[in-house]
Order: sequence, then C-alpha cells, then structure tokens
Amino acid sequence: MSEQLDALRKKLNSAVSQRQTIENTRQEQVRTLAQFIAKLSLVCKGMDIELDNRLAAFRKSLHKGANYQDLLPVIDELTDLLSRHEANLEARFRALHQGVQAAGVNLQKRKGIPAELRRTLRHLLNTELVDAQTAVDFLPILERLVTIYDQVMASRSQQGDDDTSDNTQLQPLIDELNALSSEISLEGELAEHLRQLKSQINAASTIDNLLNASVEIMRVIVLSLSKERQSAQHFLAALNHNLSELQQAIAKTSDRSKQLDSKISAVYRQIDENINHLSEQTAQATDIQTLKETVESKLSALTEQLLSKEKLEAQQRDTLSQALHSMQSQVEALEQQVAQYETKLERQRLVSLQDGLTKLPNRIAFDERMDLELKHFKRHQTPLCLVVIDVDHFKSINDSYGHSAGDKTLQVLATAMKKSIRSTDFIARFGGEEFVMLMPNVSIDNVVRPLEKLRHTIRSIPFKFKNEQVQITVSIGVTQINADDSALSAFDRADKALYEAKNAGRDRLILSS
Ligand SMILES: Nc1nc2c(ncn2[C@@H]2O[C@H](COP(=O)(O)OP(=O)(O)OP(=O)(O)O)[C@@H](O)[C@H]2O)c(=O)[nH]1
Repeated sequence: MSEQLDALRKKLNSAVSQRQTIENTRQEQVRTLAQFIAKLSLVCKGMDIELDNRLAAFRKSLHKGANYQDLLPVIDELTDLLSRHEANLEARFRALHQGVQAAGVNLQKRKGIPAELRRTLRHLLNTELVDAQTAVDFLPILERLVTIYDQVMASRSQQGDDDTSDNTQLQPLIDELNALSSEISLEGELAEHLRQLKSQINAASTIDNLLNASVEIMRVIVLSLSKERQSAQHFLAALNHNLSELQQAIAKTSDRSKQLDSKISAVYRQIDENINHLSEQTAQATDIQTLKETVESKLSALTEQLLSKEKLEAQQRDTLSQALHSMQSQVEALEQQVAQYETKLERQRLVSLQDGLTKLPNRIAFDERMDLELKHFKRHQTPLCLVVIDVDHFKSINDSYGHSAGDKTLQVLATAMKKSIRSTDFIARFGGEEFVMLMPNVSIDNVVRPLEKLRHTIRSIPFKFKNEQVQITVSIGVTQINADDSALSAFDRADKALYEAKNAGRDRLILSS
C-alpha cells in the first residue's frame, strides 16, 4: 500500500510541476504582449493623448501580471480608440479639404483667369483634391499660395489684358513664391517636380507663367498629401485589424482555458472527495480483507481520475502553446508594420528638418537645436554664441547670372561653411541667402578667429559664371547668449550686428555683446 501511496504522491508532484509549466507559458504570453505594447506606445506617441494614456495603462497592468480576463476590456477600449483616432483623422482631413476647396472655388469665380489655367484649377479642385487629404502642416502653405494667386490676379487686373509685365512687378511675387517653395519639404519624384517648378518661377516673364506655377505647386502639395494620407490610414487600418485578431485570439484562448480550468477543478474535487472517503473507510474497516478491497477500489478510481486530470492538463498546455504560437506570429506581423511605419516617419521627420536646396538643417531644425542649446546653457552656464551670416549682394548674382546660378552659389557656400566649422557647431539655412550658426562652448572673445577664417574661406572660393570670375562675400553678426536671453532676444542682437556689418560696407564681422 505504501508503494501505491508513493506513486500517488509522485503523480501529485508531477501535477504540480505541470501546472508550473502552464503558468510559465502564460507569463511568456504576457511578456510578449507587454513588449509589443511598449513598442506600439513609442510609435503612437503624440498621435492622440488618450491613446498614449491607455497604452501606458495597458503596459502597466501587463507588468503587474493582470490576467486575460482583465485585459480584454482594455484591449476593447484600445481598439475603439484606434478606430476613433482613424475617424478623427478622417474628419480633420475633411475639414482641411473643404477649406482648400472653398478657397479654390473663390479663385475660380475671379474674372480674367486664362482658359488653360481655369481648366487646370478645375481639375485640381474636382479631381485631385477629391482624392487627397491634407496634413495640418500644409494648410498655411496652401493658404499663402492662394493669397499669392490672389495677388497675381489683382496685378493682372491692373494690367488689363496685357500679359507682359515689367520685372519690378513680377519680382516681389517671384521672391515670395521662391521663399514659399523653399519651405516645402518633399521626397523623390515630387521633390524633383518642385525643383523644376522653382526654375520655371525664376524664369517667369509673364504673370500667367506665375499663375501656372502657383497652381502647379498646389498640385504637387495635394499629390504629396494624398500619398501621406494613404500611408497613415493604411497603417492605422492594418493595426486595427491585427489588434482585433489578437483580441479574438486572446478571448478564444481565455474561454478555452476557462473551460479546461473548471474541468480540472472538478477532477481535483473528485480526487479530494475520494481521498477523504478512503481515509474514512480505512478508519472504519474492521478486517484486513475489507481494508484491502476498499483501498484497491479507491486507488483504481484515483488513478483513473489522475489520468483524466493529466489528459486535461495536456490539452490545456496544447491550447496555450498553440495560442502562444499564433499570438507570436500576430505580434510579429504587428511589429513589422510598426517598424515600417516608424522608418517612414523618421525619414519624413528628417526630410522635414532639412533644407531641400543646400541639404543643411532648415529653420525648424535650427529652432529645435536653439531650444536645446539654450536649456543646456541655462543649466551649465557654458558659453554659447549665435552667429547670423548673410550673403552680400546676392540679388545681383540672380539678376546677372540667373536664378540657377544663385541656387548653385548657395549650395557651394553651404558646403564650404559646413566644412569649415567644428563638429560641435551647428549651422542651418535660415531662409533665402541667410544662414545661422550656434557655437557651443565658445565665448565671444574666441569667435573672431574661426569666423574670420570662415569669411576668408568664402571670399576665396573661385566662382565663375558666364566665364566671369566672381567674388562672393558674406557679412556676419555674432553675439554671446546671456542669462536673460530668449531665442528671440539673442537672435535680434546678432541680426542687429549683421546689419551694422552690412551698413559698414559688408564683407565683415561685427560682434555684439
Ligand atoms: N537663387 C536663389 N535666390 C534666392 C533664394 N532665396 C532667396 N533668394 C534671393 O535672394 C535675394 C536676396 O536679396 P536681398 O534681400 O535684396 O539682399 P542682397 O541682394 O543679398 O543684398 P544685401 O543683403 O543687402 O547684401 C532675393 O533676390 C531673393 O530672390 C534661393 O533659394 N535661390
């Protein structure tokens, strides 16, 4: 009998270790899910505050070891939020779309638009804009574009039907369109299209040329928005779909696990009852034969129950392991989507921080860096200098040798400046022919040497246009940041120094402390 009791003990021990395996599998699932949610939170960060918060709460409850039953309502909420976010995005796109559409329709109402332009505008509004949705960033650009268009139309009306215009009328509009197209960051084919449009703008000799270019810029923006929208919506829809599948898989596993759990509990109860019964009958047995028979019959019942319990637990392990496999592949698919979108967002972020022409950081990137350097300066009190550099008589390069010569000049100057500064310095194109630079850990007493060297490097570049040797110079204003400075006050001081340099005859450096 003691042998049989030993065997019973062994079986009970093995039952305990099997339960441990099931528990480990469960924990593994929760870990996988927690890792995925952590990644998802990183990517979705900033898309929607409520979504951010829910994902953070979800991650927390996973770490605390919440079970599936508790997680299901949270996943439900998350799925709802994602759907709502998708719908919000749609609504915002629709509002923007209507705004641009209304502006376009107003334009169409204006008299005197050439037939060809009217056709292009109609196509833009009725076909291309219908397919496109817009990101908030582009709205001000489109609004400005419409304003320019309006100005061009006004100037056209002043001229009557005579389309030839003198340069003094066209130039401000050309400058404005140029500045505006420099602010648009695009990639690939659309960037090339925009570059060609810029050349057309600069070669424009009539108001109609400029009208055409304005409408073309609108089309390029609309096309880029359409692409962006498709990709964002595709990502959200796919994420939503996969999350729902994951939710269903968890719900199914949870149901199945619950059923098996209650069957296993019932078997445990029977085993318990049989053991109690056995000990009662053993106590009541009066002779060894009855005792033997009682023990034998109960032991065979117990063995059967243990076998059935083992079978049920094996089923439970299989169910969990299958669920784990399918969840893992779903999570992998989700992770892949998230990683792809992340790469895309990062690429877009980099493009949006870079000036298209010179490939230097642009003004947005400069503002971000300035904020960072100011914080660093305020915390550590290490010196920081702000430099503003402006190309002298740049307009005359454009006027004498053409706008593309002007563009090339800016590219050469940007490369030269980038090469001649220290790796810790930060240079950006501020706009037009103006550049800004931040020099951390350098006080105003020590900026003269490197900046004079930079100025000399630039004036020694052997530019040659139309076979003419041309010397290009820059004027530089510099200031050291002080404790009370904001980005604006420091910039104003450096800018003032720059204009002193211009007024004093250009090609020089002026310090302002
Ligand atoms: N080629 C080219 N020209 C640009 C670009 N951005 C701005 N410009 C031109 O830069 C010129 C700047 O002219 P102004 O502001 O009068 O200054 P400037 O001729 O350099 O004269 P000073 O600054 O007083 O020495 C304008 O003609 C703009 O059209 C660009 O991206 N490419």
